[in-house]
Amino acid sequence: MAQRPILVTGRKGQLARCLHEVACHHGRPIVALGRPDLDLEARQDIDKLVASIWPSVIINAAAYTAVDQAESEVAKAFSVNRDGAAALADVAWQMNIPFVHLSTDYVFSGTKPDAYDESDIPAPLNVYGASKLASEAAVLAAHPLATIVRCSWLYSPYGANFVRTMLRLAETRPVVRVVGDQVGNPTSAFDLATGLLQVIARLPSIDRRTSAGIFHLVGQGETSWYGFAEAIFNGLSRRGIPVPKLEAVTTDEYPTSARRPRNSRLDSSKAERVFGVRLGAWQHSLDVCLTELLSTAGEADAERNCSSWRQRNAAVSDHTGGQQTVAPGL
Ligand SMILES: NC(=O)C1=CN([C@@H]2O[C@H](COP(=O)(O)OP(=O)(O)OC[C@H]3O[C@@H](n4cnc5c(N)ncnc54)[C@H](OP(=O)(O)O)[C@@H]3O)[C@@H](O)[C@H]2O)C=CC1
Ligand SMILES: Cc1cn([C@H]2C[C@H](O)[C@@H](COP(=O)(O)OP(=O)(O)O[C@H]3O[C@@H](C)C(=O)[C@@H](O)[C@H]3O)O2)c(=O)[nH]c1=O
Ligand SMILES: [Mg+2]
Repeated sequence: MAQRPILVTGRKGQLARCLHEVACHHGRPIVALGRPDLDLEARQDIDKLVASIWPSVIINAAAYTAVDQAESEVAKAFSVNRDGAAALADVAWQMNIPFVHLSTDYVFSGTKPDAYDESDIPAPLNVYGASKLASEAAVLAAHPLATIVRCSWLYSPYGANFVRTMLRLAETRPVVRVVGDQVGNPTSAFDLATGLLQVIARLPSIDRRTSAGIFHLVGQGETSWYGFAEAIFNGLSRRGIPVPKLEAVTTDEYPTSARRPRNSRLDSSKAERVFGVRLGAWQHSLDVCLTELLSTAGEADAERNCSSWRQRNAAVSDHTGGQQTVAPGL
C-alpha cells in the first residue's frame, strides 16, 4: 500500500518550501497546500480537502507572519494564526491525524537573562506574538496530542527573511543600521525542516503524552540582529561582494510598530531529550544559505521541484551527537 503523505500548509512560505524539498529528497511523499486551495480563513471545506489527501501527519506552516503589520491588523492575525490553526487542528483530531504546529520565540517578553525553556511563562510584547501564543492554546484545545514547535529567526533562500533583507540592503544602501540589543537564535529553515521530519518519524515510537505539548527547536548558537547582519556581510565579503558600512544601533534608535523581545533565546534541550533532534550551528547553516542564494540569484522565488534539494543542507544531529548532512531515521 502506498505510504500516506505528509500534508504541509503555507505552501509558498519558507518553511513549507524547505519541508517539501527535504521530504522529497528523502523519498517521503508530501503534499503542500496553500492559498487559495487551503485558506485558513475560509475553512468550510478543510475536512473534505484533508480527507481527500488522507495524510499521515499535518504540519501547519501557514501563518500571518508580518510582525509590524500585525499591529494594525489584529483581527486578521488572530483569525489566521489562532482560529485557522485551531480549525485545522480540529479536523486533524476528528480524523485521528497527528498534528504539528509552529510557534515563535516572540511569545516571550525578553526580560529573562537566560534562554527560555518550555516552563517559562510567555508574555508577548506584540500582536503577532500574542496571536501565536493564542494559537498554541487553541491548537492544544482542539487537538490535545498536538506537537507545538517554537522556533525563531528563520532564514532560508526563500520568502521574506532577515538574510534576504540584508542582501537587498547590501545592494542599495551605503550604510545599514541594525539593532545590537536584541538577541536570539538564527535558525535555518532547512535545518528546521529536517528536524521536523525527524520529529514526525519518531512520533509513532514515543508515548503520545510525551510528544504532545510545547517544544523549543532552534539553531545552535546565539547572536544579536547586528551580529547576524555582520555574519551575513562577512559572508558576502568572503565571496568578493562589496558590502555597505554596518552600524550597531539600539532598539530605541530603530523604532518599529511592533515591540520585540531583547532576549528571545530558546533552550532546545527538551526536543533533544524527547525526539533526539538537534539543529546545526547557525553560522555554518548561514554559509550554506548564502551559497545557495548567490548561486541562484533571481530564481529564489521561483517554484522548484524535488530535485533542487542538494546534498548541501540541514546540519542536524541525532541523539548519538554526530553532525551529519542526511537526517537519521527519515
Ligand atoms: N519566519 C520566522 O522567523 C519564524 C516563523 N515562525 C513560524 O513558523 C511558521 C512558518 O513560518 P515561515 O515559513 O517563515 O512563514 P512565511 O511567512 O514564509 O509563510 C507563511 C505562509 O502562510 C501562508 N498564509 C498566510 N495566511 C494564510 C491563510 N489565511 N491561509 C493559508 N495560508 C496562509 C502564506 O501564504 P501566501 O503565500 O498566500 O501569503 C505564506 O505562504 C509560522 O507558523 C511562523 O509563525 C516561528 C518563528 C520564526
Ligand atoms: C531590516 C532591519 C531590521 N532591523 C531590526 C528590526 C528588528 O528589531 C530586527 C529584525 O527585523 P525583521 O523585521 O527582519 O525580523 P522580524 O520580522 O522581527 O522577525 C521575526 O519574524 C517572526 C515571524 C518570528 O517569528 C521571529 O522569530 C522573528 O524571526 O532587526 C534593523 O535594526 N535594521 C534593519 O535594517
Ligand atoms: Mg519581519
